[in-house]
Order: sequence, then structure tokens, then C-alpha cells
Amino acid sequence: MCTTSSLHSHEDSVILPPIPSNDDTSADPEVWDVIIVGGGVAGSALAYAQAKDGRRVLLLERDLSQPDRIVGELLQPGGYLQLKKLGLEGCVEGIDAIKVYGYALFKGGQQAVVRYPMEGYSADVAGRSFHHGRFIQKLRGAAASCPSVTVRQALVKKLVNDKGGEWQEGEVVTGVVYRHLPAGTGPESAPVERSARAHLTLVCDGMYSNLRKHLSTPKIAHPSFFVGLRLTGCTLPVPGHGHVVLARPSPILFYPISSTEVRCLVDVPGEKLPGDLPAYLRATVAPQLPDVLRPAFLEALERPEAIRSMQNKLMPAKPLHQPGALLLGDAFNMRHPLTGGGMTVALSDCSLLVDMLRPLPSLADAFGTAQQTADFYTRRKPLSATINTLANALYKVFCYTGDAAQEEMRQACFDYLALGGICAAGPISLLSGLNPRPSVLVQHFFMVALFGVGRLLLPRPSLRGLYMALALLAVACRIIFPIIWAEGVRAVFFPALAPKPVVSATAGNGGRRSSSVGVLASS
Ligand SMILES: Cc1cc2nc3c(=O)[nH]c(=O)nc-3n(C[C@H](O)[C@H](O)[C@H](O)COP(=O)(O)OP(=O)(O)OC[C@H]3O[C@@H](n4cnc5c(N)ncnc54)[C@H](O)[C@@H]3O)c2cc1C
Repeated sequence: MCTTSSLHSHEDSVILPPIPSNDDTSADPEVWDVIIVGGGVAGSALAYAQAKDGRRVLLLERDLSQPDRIVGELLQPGGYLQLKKLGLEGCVEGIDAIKVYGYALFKGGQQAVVRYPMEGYSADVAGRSFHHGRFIQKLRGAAASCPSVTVRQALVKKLVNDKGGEWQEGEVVTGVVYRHLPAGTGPESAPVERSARAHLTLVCDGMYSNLRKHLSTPKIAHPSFFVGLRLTGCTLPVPGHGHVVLARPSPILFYPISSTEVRCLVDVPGEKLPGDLPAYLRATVAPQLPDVLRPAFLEALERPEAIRSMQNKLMPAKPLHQPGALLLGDAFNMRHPLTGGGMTVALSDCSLLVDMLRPLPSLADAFGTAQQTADFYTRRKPLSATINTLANALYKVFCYTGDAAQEEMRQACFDYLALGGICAAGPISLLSGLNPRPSVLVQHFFMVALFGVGRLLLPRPSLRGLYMALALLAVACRIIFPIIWAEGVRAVFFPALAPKPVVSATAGNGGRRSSSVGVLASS
């Protein structure tokens, strides 16, 4: 369950009109080309792109009003490029989005600025930060503007097979059962259960997905919470940049969400929030903030109803390739939100999938479509593995555990980035989604570790220095290897060699084909 505080009113004073639900089912085709479950980042972008490719799309979203969430507020430049590739760059216009050019890092009294390497890109290419809800309404609006998209307010309950029964493993997914939630009030707007059939069902129902268990083998970890506050009346020390404070016990983020507001996200490690959260924020967090941001932070704390929280989730992608359906977005793969990579991965996956489906004149043959998309999960790996590994590893490096070697690694990471040049450009280009190369990430990770080791051994190695250097290397290995293992060793280092799924068909009932589908190993 979302742990967002229920006490707040809508945080955003700019509420865009709700996207109208098309509640007239009389014109629905017998079989849609594509049903999309969830009208968030991935679902809305896919609906738009599929419609542009001439498909008839049913987009089912359980709540078409403007979302009020503290997620998905900073889009990396790589994500913006994907948005542009999908033809959706207009969705960051007219919502008071702010261009983001890099990050400012703070540790103790030190500060470093790391800029995205934007040489060679057009002037519009930069990160963007905004109110999540406004962005989502723009994406949904773009999808709804396509004549071949039907947007409907509906809660999808289950996947169905070709006989209209509940889908079981080994069968072809042929559509969904949904609870239609028509807009308005009165008897005609009472919820009603319906089903819809499609050649392809794309499941994008987000981090709390209840359908993912059918299409993947999810293993979810809960490292921490993000506690969100909206600051007003303050200017960031480095305007147009995300800000990361390497605090104790874990990092704190600041970034603009409009020309007058700044989002603060405080990471709180563990599976439970402190009992008295405002007291924790006042006593532990506030003293560690840059001086210029503290007054606005303390002022926001005066409105405890405005303190919001979300549990952060990590989930490596472990898909099962079932003909007739595909899983995308957070339903499929999650990483720590520290580096703001989720939307970039989701949009990049959408863009890749759309490219792979485009050559098919029809999606009617579920097995043909499954064959066509068989190596989707391999081809997505360079970008997703880079962003996931970086996010999860950086989070661990930035946490203060009290261990001296871990602190050496944390300091080495800060100092390495502060060096600038290739030391800053390499990691930030990975984080931005502009350079999706996991092996480069691993190289930089160990360069940070060796940089730390070098400092411990120079100018003259001592016994303690040697001990700390070995301990630092051990910390680095303990951080990076389990993450690489979870992402898949082959996927990280040799994506071309990652195994492909086998999708085969056998004759089934009444000449219909039933499925015999290989499980896709994500490694
Ligand atoms: C605290 C936090 C901060 C984050 N910050 C960033 C950031 O700054 N930058 C970034 O890139 N990423 C960030 N992320 C990650 C980012 O929010 C996600 O990766 C992104 O929203 C995923 O998009 P999605 O389409 O998969 O899911 P969502 O955008 O969540 O969309 C899912 C949609 O499905 C709908 N839905 C769910 N179930 C059903 C159902 N049964 N039937 C019909 N509809 C349904 C939901 O209502 C929702 O609209 C953050 C995540 C967290 C937790």
C-alpha cells in the first residue's frame, strides 16, 4: 500500500482538467489491437505511440484525475530524448517545468557541481523537473487526442484467456476483465464489471501492480522511504540543478518542481518510519542541510500535514514471456529513486517496444508477436542495467553506516566526482541515461574505489592505511557484486550473449494454438 500521508489536500494548486473517460462501450471493437493497463508514464506514452502506428488502443486507467504524488518529478536528459523520440516532448511544455543541467553535491562543508555532458545535443535537451501530476495529465491528454485511442476509467481485475476465463500460465493472454468506473454520479455511473479482448495486452500498472505476478517472478526489496516536503520561497544554491546532500544516515535531495517550488526528498532507511517523523526531520535532518535551504525546510515542517512519504522499492526484471502480454514500467522493474531513473527506463522501454512492434502489420498472431518481441528483454538491458546498477550502488555508497571503510568510500566518491573532467562526466553521463553502458559504470565504480585506495596508501603506505584500503575494496565488492548479480552478469558485461526466450506454439483445442513458452532468464 502507498504510505503517502492521507492528511494532505492536493499539493498542486494547478489542477489540469481530468481526461474524459469514454464510457460508451457500444462502439468498442470486438478485439482491440492493444489493451493498455494503467495510464501512468509508460501506459500513456505507449497508448500514444501505438495509436501513431495505426493500432486501435484501449487505455484503462483506474483514476483519470490529476495524480498527487511525490514520485516521477525529475526526468533525466536521456528520458527527455526518449520522450522526443516518441513525439511527446510537448508534454513538458506549459506545465512550468524547469530545465535541469546537472547536480550539486554537498558533504560536510564541501560542495561540487557536476553538469550533464550536453555537447552535440540540441539546445532543448536537458533534464526536466515538474509536478508529476501535471506531466501525467499531459501524457494522458496526448494519448486521448489520438482518434484510435479510447481512454476509459476502469480498474483492471485480471487477465483472461481465449475462452474468456481467468488466464492461467501456459495460455495465451487475450484480454482483461475490468471494473468500469464511469465518471459522474447517478445510477448510470455505478461500477460495472466488463471484459475486453485484444491481440496484445500491455501491463503498465505501476509499482503496486497486482498483475505482475502472472508475467514475472517478482522479488521486491524495501531499502528505505522517501519523505517529501514542498518548499516555497527559497532559491536553490545552484539553480537549474538537482541537489544531493550526503547526509547521515542517508542522502537528501532537492530539485525545483516549478519556478516557485522546490521538492525536498529525505531518504529514511529501513522498513519503518520513525514514530515522530517531524521531530526526526527537525533534529536529525535540518542541521545537516545547506544553510540557505534550512529556513524553508523548517517552515515546511510547520505544516506537518504536508509531510508525505513513499516506500522505495527495488525489483530486478525477471520476466516470463507469455504470448499475448508484456509487462512494462515499474510493474516490471524498479530501482532506488535516488538518481531519478525510473521514467527514463520506462520511456526507453516504451520506445524500444514500439520500434520492435512497428514492422508487424497486425498483432493478431500472438505467437508471431511474441517472437518479434522475444529479445525486447535483452535489448533493453544496456540502458536499464546501467541506470538500475548506478541507482542501487550509489544509494549504498551514499549511506552512512558508521563503518570507517564505508565512510572512506563515500568520501572517495564525493571527491572523485568533485575532480570534474572525465571523473565527473563519465558517471553523470551514465546517470543521465545518455550513455547506457553498464561496463563503463563498473569501470568508474572501481576507479572510485582505487582512487580511495590510492589516497589511503599515499604518500607512504602504513599498516593502518593498507588495512583500510583492503577494507574499502571489500566494501566496494560487497556493494557492486550483488547488484550486478541481480541485474545479470551477462546482461551487464555481455548483453549480446544474454539468452533469448523460446516462444513455441503447439496445436491446442479446436485448432487454436496453445502456448509452450520458455522462461526468459534476465541474466
Ligand atoms: C519516491 C519516488 C520518487 C521517484 N522519483 C522519480 C524521479 O524523480 N524521476 C524518475 O524518473 N523516476 C522517479 N521515480 C520512479 C517513477 O515514478 C516510476 O519509475 C514511474 O512513475 C513508472 O511509471 P509507470 O507507468 O510504470 O507507473 P505509474 O506512473 O505509477 O503508472 C501506473 C498507473 O497504473 C494505474 N493503475 C494501477 N493499477 C491499475 C489497475 N488495476 N487498473 C487500471 N489502472 C491501474 C495507476 O493509477 C497509475 O496511473 C520515483 C519513485 C519513487 C517511489
